[in-house]
Amino acid sequence: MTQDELKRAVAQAAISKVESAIADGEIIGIGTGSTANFFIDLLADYKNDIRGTVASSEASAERLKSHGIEVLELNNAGTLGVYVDGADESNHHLELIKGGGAALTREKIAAAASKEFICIADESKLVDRLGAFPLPIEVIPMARSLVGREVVKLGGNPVYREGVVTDNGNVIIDVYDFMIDVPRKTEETLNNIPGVVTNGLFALRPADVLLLGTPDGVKEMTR
Ligand SMILES: O=C(CO)[C@H](O)[C@H](O)COP(=O)(O)O
Repeated sequence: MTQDELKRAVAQAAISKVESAIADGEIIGIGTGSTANFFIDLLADYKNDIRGTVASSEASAERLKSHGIEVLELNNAGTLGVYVDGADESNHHLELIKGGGAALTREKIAAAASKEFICIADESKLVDRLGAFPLPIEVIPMARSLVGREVVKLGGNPVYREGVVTDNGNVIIDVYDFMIDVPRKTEETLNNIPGVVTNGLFALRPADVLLLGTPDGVKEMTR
C-alpha cells in the first residue's frame, strides 16, 4: 500500500469513530495536513448532517467550505465533541510532535477544547522516542533570535523556517538534534521562553486515540 492509501484508510476509520458525535449534534474539530485532508474529503458525505466544524487552519477551513461543510469560530462553538488531526510523530503514550504544517498553535487550542482527540497517521509516524522529527516552535517575530539562543542553551539546534508565516502572523523555528526524554517537561520548558507562542509537543494534552494505518489494516491505540 502507498502512504496515501494508508492515510486514506485511517481517515476512513476516523469517520466511523465520529459518526455518533455527528448524529448527536456535536461540533467536530478538524486538523491540518495531508491526512486531515483525506478526513475532510470523506466528511463531505455528511455535510447535511453536521451541525458545524472548527478548523485548525485557514487551509482546512477553506477545504471544508469548498465541500459545503459549515465552519464555525471556536469562540462560538463551545466544547468540541471530538478533534481529528494528524501528527508528525507519536510515541507509545500518544504524546505527539505536530506542526510540520505550521498550524501547531491552533491545533493545540482545538485539541484542548475537545472532549476527545483522535490522531490519525500512517505507521511511519510511530516512534519509540520523540525527536527525530525537528520540533516546531511558533515564535513572535521579534523574539526569533532570543528564542534561538535559549534553545541552544537547552541543547537543541534551532533552524528558522524561512518564508513561513503562520495563520497567527508569527514565525516557526524547527529544533533539530533535541533530546526529548520527558516530553511534558520539554513542552513546559520551551513554552516558558518569552516570545514562544507554543511548541509542537502535545504531551500535556496527548491524543486519546491513535489510529495507525498499516498494510495489515488500521490499528487502534488508546492511552
Ligand atoms: O501538525 C500538522 C500540521 O501543523 C500535521 O498534522 C502534521 O504535520 C502531519 O501532517 P501529514 O498528515 O501531512 O503527514
